[in-house]
Amino acid sequence: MTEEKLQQEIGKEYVFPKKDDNKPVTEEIIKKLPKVELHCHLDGSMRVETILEEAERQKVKLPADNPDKLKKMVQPGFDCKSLVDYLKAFDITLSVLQEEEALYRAAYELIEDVAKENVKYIEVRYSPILHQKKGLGLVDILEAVLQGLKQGERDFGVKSGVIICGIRNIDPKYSMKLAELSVAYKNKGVVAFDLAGAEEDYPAKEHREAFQLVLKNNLNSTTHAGEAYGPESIHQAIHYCGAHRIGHGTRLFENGDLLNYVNDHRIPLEICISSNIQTKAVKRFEDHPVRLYYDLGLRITLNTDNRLVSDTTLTKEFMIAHEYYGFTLEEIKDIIIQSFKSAFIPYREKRDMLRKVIKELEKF
Ligand SMILES: O=c1[nH]cnc2c1ncn2[C@@H]1O[C@H](CO)[C@@H](O)[C@H]1O
Ligand SMILES: [Zn+2]
Repeated sequence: MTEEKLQQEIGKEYVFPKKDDNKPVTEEIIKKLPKVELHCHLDGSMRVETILEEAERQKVKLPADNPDKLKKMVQPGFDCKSLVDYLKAFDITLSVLQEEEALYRAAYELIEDVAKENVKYIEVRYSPILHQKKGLGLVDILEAVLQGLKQGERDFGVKSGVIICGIRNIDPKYSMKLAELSVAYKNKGVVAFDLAGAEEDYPAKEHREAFQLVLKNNLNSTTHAGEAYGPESIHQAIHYCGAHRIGHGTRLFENGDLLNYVNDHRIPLEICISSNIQTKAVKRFEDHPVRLYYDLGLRITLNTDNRLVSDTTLTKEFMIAHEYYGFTLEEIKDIIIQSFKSAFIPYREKRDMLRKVIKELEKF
């Protein structure tokens, strides 16, 4: 494709010509494709060995002292009953993420891990208020992660941005503090503000002041919604909080009118299939709406949510998309492009990155 043609395509929905839809899709191929990840929690994506080593170094007592046992405790798996049940795993990871050194290390190693599956750009999210148990300040907690990510970029060539999470089930005044921190770090490593945590009983609109601050300062936002609660939650995220993207959106299909709005406004959905089965946002893989969303033309992205807690990688998530929902290689490439388009990267920079990615994808 000529440069000129390429440029014309960027900014529009880019659909690859369906040249050969029967091309094989293997783990090896998926791993090699250039990819982007937009929904990945730092505190849910540590290496199990690192948790053990950090616990030893920091003299933190863990409920298990070997990798296999610990893995069972931080990976609720498919027997997990609910989002609240799933979130219990974070008590363990957070117990060793209360020092700058550990935060730096977790961020650095995450970049090393994603580089191995050719992720070119990742948005890493976490909530700095959950890392203050030993008295660290919010700025130190953020700086440690930013430094780890930067060193990761220097060593492994993966670009990244931080998304700061407010927590639904924590007093909204803390969301406000985190929103202020996000604004202070706009263009300095923070690319957006999010709302995570227990969804049922904790409506997003309680946190709307924080979102208003973010919006008025021209910063991006996303919100976990439609995961452990119905479309009303997505409605609040968009119309009360002004979310530019939706984390999960699994239950969006329950309201066709809202679904059309999301589609018409090209609001990206950060889909995390394995996590959704584990938290029981959907009961079985077969019931996941990802294929429906794609066929309806919604802008979808595929993500891990939590590499450790959900025991997954981006490669695995794409393989699931292929095996359960029949996504072909061309469709997978299309999702990768949609994901790049949905990234919180300044437009011109994103356009240049996208051009390179499209060229690389065309080789497969
Ligand atoms: O899928 C999810 N839904 C809602 N909240 C989540 C999910 N995964 C992780 N967290 C929450 O986000 C916090 C900051 O990273 C984590 O500590 C966890 O409580
Ligand atoms: Zn999440």
